[in-house]
Amino acid sequence: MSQEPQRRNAKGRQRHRGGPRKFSQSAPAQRSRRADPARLTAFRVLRAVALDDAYANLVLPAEIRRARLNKRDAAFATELTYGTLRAQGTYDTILAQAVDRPLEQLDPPVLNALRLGTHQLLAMRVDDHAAVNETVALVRDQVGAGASGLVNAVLRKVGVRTLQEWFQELTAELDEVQSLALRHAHPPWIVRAMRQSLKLHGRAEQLVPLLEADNAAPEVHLVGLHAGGQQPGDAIEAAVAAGAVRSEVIEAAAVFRGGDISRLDGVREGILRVQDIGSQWVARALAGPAIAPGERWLDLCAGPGGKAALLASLAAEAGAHLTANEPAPHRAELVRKALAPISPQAWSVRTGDGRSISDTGQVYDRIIVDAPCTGLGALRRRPEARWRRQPSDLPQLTHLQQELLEAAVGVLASGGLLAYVTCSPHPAETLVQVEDTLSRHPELTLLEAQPLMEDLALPAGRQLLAAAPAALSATAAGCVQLWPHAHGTDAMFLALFRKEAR
Ligand SMILES: C[S@@+](CC[C@H](N)C(=O)[O-])C[C@H]1O[C@@H](n2cnc3c(N)ncnc32)[C@H](O)[C@@H]1O
Repeated sequence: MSQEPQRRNAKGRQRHRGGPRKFSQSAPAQRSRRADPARLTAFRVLRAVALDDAYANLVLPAEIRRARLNKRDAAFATELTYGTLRAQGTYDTILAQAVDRPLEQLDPPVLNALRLGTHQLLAMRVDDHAAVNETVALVRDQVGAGASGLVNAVLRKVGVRTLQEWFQELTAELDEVQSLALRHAHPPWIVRAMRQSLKLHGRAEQLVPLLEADNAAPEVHLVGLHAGGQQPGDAIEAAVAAGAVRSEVIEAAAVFRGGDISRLDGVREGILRVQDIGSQWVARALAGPAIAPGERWLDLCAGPGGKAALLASLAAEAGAHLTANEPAPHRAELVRKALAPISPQAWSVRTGDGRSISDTGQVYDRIIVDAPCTGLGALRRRPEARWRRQPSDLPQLTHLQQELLEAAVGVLASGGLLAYVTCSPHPAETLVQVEDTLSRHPELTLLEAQPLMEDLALPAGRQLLAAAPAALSATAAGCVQLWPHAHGTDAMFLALFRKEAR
C-alpha cells in the first residue's frame, strides 16, 4: 500500500514513459463511452460486497465469467477489485478531502465508483485520463448522468497528488498507529491488536512487515489426503507433475502457482485440497503424538471442513474415528462433501451447536476447537474483511470461544488432547482464552506446541519455527503463533492442552 507505481517525472506531473508497465495506458479499454467491462465487473463486485455482505473472492470469479473477460481484462478487474476493497479506508480518508460533503451523504454506487477511480489514479499504472474518463463513463452508464460531474471533479482533485504526497499531507498530525493504519490500509484497532500480539510473541519490531504481508496475495497451498485408495503423497506427486512445487515446510503439501486449480485431477476427486499450510500444520499437531487404534476424535467447529478432511484422512490411516460437528446446516453439508472421498468408517458428521456436544454422551481422545473468530489472521484472503469487522464483534466472539472451550473440556477423555485454534492473532481470542481456560481447569496442562510442530515439519519448517524470538510470557512460549510475514501462512494460533489422567 505504501508503494506506488513510478508514474511521474521529477516535476511530479508527467506519467512515466518506458520501463515495465503492468497495464497499458488505455487498459483495459477506452473503446466506448459505455462502461468498460473490466471496470464494470469490479463495480458489480463492490456493490455485492456492500449490499449483500458478499465475499469478493467468491463473487469476483462469477462476475468475470458473466462478463466473459479475457485474461488481461480479468487480471485488471481482479487487481482493481481487490486493491480497492483492501485500501477502502485509506481511499475514503483521501476522498473526504476532495468531496464537499460527508462521504455518507453520497449515493453508495457513486462512492464505490470514486473508490475505484482513486485506486486507478493512485495505485495502478493507469493513465490519469483513462482513470477519470472511464470512471465517469461507468457512473454515467450505471448511475446516471447527474452524478458524473461530481465524479469527474472529485477524481481530478484526487489525481493532483501521488499516493505518497497524500500520505505526507494526511499523516502529519496523526499518531504512529493512525499513520501506519492509513499507509498500510488497516483500521487502527486492528493495527493496535497486531502490535500487541506481535509484542507478546517477541516480535515487536515486525509490525510493518506484517501489515505489508496482509496486503500481498497469499500463495495457494495444497494438501494431499488418504482417500480413494490413494496415499497423501500420491495426490501431491500428481500435483507436482502438473506444475505444483512440493512444500519444504511440511509433508504431503505443495504450493501451486499455475492458474486454474480446479483443473488438477486430485482436486476434482477430492483427494487434493486447497488448504493454507498453517492450517494443515496445526491440524497435524493434534494428530501428531502416537495414535492408538480406535481413538475417538472430535472437530467441534468443522465447517466448511478443511481441517476435518485432513483429520479424517489421518484418522483413516491410523484406525481412529472423527466426529465433525457444525451447527450451520449448509456448512455441515460442505463438511460431508469434504469428507466424502475418505473412508466412511473414519468419520461422521453431527449437525449441532458445539456447546451442547455433551448431549452425544461420548468422550473424545483428541478434540480440535477451531473457533469462530475475527479472522484477523487471514486478512490476505478477504480484502473486504478488515473494514467489515468491528471491535464490537469481539465480546460476543470471545464469549462463544469460551463456551466452546468449556464444552470441549467437558467431553475430553482423561489423558486426552485438546487443540485450541484460531485464525486470529488477537490476544483476546488467543492468549487470554488459554490463560482463562487454564485457570478454570487445573486438570489441564498446556503442552509445548512448538516442539510438536517441529517434529512434524521438514527441515525448512523446523528452521522457521526455531527462528521464533523469545515470547514475553510462559503461556505465549507454550503456544505457537504463525505469521504471514514470518512463516508464509495465515496467522494461525495453536494451544495444545492435555487433560491429566485421574
Ligand atoms: C473458523 S471456522 C472453522 C473452520 C474449519 N475448522 C475448517 O478448517 O474448515 C468456525 C466454524 O465454527 C462454526 N460455529 C459457529 N458457532 C458455533 C457453535 N456454537 N458451535 C460449533 N461451531 C460453531 C462456524 O459455523 C464455522 O463453520
